[in-house]
Amino acid sequence: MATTLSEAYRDHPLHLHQIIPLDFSSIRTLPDSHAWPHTEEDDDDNDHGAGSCIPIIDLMDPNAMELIGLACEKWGAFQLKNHGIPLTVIEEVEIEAKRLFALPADRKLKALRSAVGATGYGRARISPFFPKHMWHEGFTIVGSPCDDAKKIWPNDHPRFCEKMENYQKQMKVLAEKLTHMIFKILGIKEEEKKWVGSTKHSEAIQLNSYPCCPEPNRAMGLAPHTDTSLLTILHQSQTSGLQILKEGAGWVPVHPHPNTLVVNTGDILHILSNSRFRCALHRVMVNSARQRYSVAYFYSPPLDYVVSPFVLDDSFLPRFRPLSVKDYIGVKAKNLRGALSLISTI
Ligand SMILES: O=C(O)CCC(=O)C(=O)O
Ligand SMILES: [Fe+2]
Repeated sequence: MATTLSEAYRDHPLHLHQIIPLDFSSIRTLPDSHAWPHTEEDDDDNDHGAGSCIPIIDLMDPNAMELIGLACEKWGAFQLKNHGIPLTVIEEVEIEAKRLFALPADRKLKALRSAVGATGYGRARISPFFPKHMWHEGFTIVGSPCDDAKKIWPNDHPRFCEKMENYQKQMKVLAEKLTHMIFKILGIKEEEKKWVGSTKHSEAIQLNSYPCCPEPNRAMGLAPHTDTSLLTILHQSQTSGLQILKEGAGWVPVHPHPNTLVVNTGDILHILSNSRFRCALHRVMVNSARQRYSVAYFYSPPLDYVVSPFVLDDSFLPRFRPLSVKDYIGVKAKNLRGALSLISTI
């Protein structure tokens, strides 16, 4: 039985060609492998979405909990200010991400994620589900970042490790605070949330880089997906690109605001809330002028935790069958977009 995220991924190997990113620094024209078909739907969606935006919520607002509940129901996402994470902690992690992605390809490839691995440098995990490649490179941290960082910087890794570990610690505290608020909104009993605040949760950090692209309108930074997590806390560098799909409004841009983090609900919270909270389908567009960076922190229950909609009263009808976090990761590893339907009871 897998007890760590790394062990969960070990059961779902990828081919190496599905892992190695393009050497973007040497490319001047968009290769056919990275050219995505343009659909009219995209144009329509973008026109509609431009007028709306996800709510910005102040964590110090006395009504923050209620506002978070409404945002999760309507959007599955919100931007959070006064979140308590010192600006320097975020800035330092962005500096380290930039330092990493600026390295020559052969240095980054020293920490290439293995076919059965969860951590290291590589393409997005969702890549195998799409016929075209994404204009993206990533670095995944599960547990300590030091083993991978040492491969890249044999003598100069402590700074990277320290900043990432500090970020992870601070994000955990924020994620716990948000989870307590969200579980309160859902009316969840004490015994169901014992794991929150313990060391038993699952977590991962994903550093993302979207290099400048010669033909951004034909490329895709990160293809549409929902996160598998309970919730995700995202820092984006001051460059737009993230979009969230909103029914009736199309792809809505999530523009960066200073000192603000994006929070989105993942599949696990969607299941626990019996579909009351949306899980936001999101994607990332690229541009020709500025490289974009983001840092995602994924927070989930322990891998052996059985995910099942919280029963609220006798007439409650669960919309999903129970399964462990580890098993849900397995279902999703085979069916990116169909995982929720596969465990649906209706
Ligand atoms: O780069 C972004 O803004 C989003 C990243 C993301 O969706 C992910 O890492 O799952
Ligand atoms: Fe995501």
